Amino acid sequence: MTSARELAFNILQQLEAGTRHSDSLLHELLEASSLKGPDRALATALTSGVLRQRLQLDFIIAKFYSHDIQKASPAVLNILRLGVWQLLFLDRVPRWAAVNECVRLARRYKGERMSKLTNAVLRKISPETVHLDLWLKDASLSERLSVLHSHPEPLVRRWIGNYGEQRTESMLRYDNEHPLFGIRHNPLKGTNAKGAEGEESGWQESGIPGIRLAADFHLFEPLLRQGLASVQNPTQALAVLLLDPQPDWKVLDLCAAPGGKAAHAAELMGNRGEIIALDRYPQKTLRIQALADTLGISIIEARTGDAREFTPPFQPDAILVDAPCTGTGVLGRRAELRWKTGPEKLRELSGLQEEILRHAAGLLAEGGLLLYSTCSVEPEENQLQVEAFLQQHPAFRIEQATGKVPEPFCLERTPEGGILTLPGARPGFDGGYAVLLRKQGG
Ligand SMILES: C[S@@+](CC[C@H](N)C(=O)[O-])C[C@H]1O[C@@H](n2cnc3c(N)ncnc32)[C@H](O)[C@@H]1O
Repeated sequence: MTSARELAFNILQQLEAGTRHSDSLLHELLEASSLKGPDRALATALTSGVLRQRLQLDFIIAKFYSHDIQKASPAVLNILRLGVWQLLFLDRVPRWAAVNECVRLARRYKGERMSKLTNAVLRKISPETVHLDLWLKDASLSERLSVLHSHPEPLVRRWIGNYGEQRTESMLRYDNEHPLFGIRHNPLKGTNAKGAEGEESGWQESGIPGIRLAADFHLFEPLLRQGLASVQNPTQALAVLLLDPQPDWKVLDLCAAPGGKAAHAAELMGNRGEIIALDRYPQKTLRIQALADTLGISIIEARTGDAREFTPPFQPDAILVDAPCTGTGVLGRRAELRWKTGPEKLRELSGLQEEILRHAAGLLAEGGLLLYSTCSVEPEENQLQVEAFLQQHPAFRIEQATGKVPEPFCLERTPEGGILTLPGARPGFDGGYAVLLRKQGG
């Protein structure tokens, strides 16, 4: 029988190929295992803990590993990361259990020599022998924050440059906290947003009508199954509120899966009108339709296609471009994403965003609205993208948020007129950006 640690190890190993997401892999392997409650929770905590803290764990391991850590095999490194994470971040596991299980894993997957080496390294590591402050005393600010909060140093440096030291540190902290979940009440199926388990069980208001926050995802499950609510971070909801979609509109959502914003728009439209929800990937399109069906929404038609060339069968009143992006506003929720961002990815995605925006601009008639949003905090994907768009498309003007978005959030407007939310600026709010543009005559 596979233990929680072995399951986490298998996930970490499979992720090395870079083709899978940890969430879906974890779900798949947990479903196929016979692990029960606490062991499932341990496997989940181990996987996301190691994925998040990887950089700090490697920094610590390198101090105790007698060979070059760069040359260690991924299997050995992942076993050591699992061990060190338990020794330093998990109170409830006895030290001997963490070490012995990792030694056993090393023996099983890499042989006797590696199990001895794993034992030797792990026995030396404890909160008393790890001196991060001392080891980092000569490091630059970005290097120090990078190790302390386990984010890539170039990203930390970029954030310090864009947002200053204090805000950067709070964004880094937020990414390593247990994220709160947003739940959006579905007005099409009832009038009240109360949790199935009652008001006292850990809900809090988000500041956005109809959206609440909770630390425990399981509280949501009965509501989600019945379509009484759906998961949506309040930052994502802000974008849809900014659009303020009206009953009987024809809406085109060009990057729609898994369907959160399209469904929110349909709810605000009272399930009257038409929404084409497009995504490039057929399996993702299926998820949009499934969400719409669960929520009792009949005006969403999910389609598969490329946002750079799709033409809808109607003249849209509004187009949503919730663009594919680096996701640097949601690094706390998507554990391994922080290791996949970089200048090349940013360039590639900014180019794709520009192409999608250009195509969307051509599909709109005079008076039509274009909502552009991302879950990134990089200016190249947000403000700078919009400034460049406005230069190339002089018919477009920024629409003001006043009256559509709750007043406190209007204060977060950027100079060009978008709304930028930084991760953790408010409890439970991910990072993201939204701007509403209207096509005018001429
Ligand atoms: C940020 S997600 C959209 C989230 C969605 N709007 C929601 O609120 O649930 C971006 C989506 O764009 C899709 N995508 C990426 N490139 C695309 C393209 N060229 N055409 C259409 N969709 C694309 C991705 O598959 C992904 O589902």
